Amino acid sequence: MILCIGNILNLTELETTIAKLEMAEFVDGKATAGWHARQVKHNTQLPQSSPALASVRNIIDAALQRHALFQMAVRPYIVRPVTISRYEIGMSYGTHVDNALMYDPLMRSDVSMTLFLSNPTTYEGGELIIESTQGEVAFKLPAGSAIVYPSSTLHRVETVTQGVRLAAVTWIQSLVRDPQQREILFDLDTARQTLFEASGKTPVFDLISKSHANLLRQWTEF
Ligand SMILES: O=C(O)CCC(=O)C(=O)O
Ligand SMILES: [Fe+2]
Repeated sequence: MILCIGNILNLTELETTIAKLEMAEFVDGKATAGWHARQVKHNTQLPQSSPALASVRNIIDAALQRHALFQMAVRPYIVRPVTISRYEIGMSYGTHVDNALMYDPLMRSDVSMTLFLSNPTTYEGGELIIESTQGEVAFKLPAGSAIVYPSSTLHRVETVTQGVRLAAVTWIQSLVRDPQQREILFDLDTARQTLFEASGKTPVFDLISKSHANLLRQWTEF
């Protein structure tokens, strides 16, 4: 399931984040790419040593933790601290698959996330393109919105031809490893919540809740 989630950051958080990043120094992003992705990665990133990194990470971590839709769709077990990337004119990230295993902390990447930080009218290009069996799909979301997609996909970032694209990216090990199972749980959860809002705690609501809870019991791993 590929899902776009609006308003991960509120306006104040977005403005604080952008203000910190505008003053920060970025370094070549190749250092943190796998050996094959390195060949196609042409961007810059906020280094570990950056004074801005910890506070920006705190803002984004807190926003992800409180966001009910993100929690429901992703079922996070481990969320990596975000990487902040900056693409200037001419920069891109060619087709690659994300590393399956990541270290410090050791985790499996199940879900990849891009949180768009720049207003899309301020830069040209820079779409995140995800390959699917239906073909390629391009995403360029409003600032503060995120896309979550299976880490198993091939994807790329188109060349930025005007302006600057700032984004936060991270990877999540989900409690539910299988994307199809995650989608079933997400649909059931959405259905039971809609039912609850419409008609309260009816016997039908209880039955769907029971199935949802029992599938969650069968499919979670940690
Ligand atoms: O910036 C993006 O939208 C995605 C970046 C990416 O694919 C990666 O860092 O592995
Ligand atoms: Fe990637």
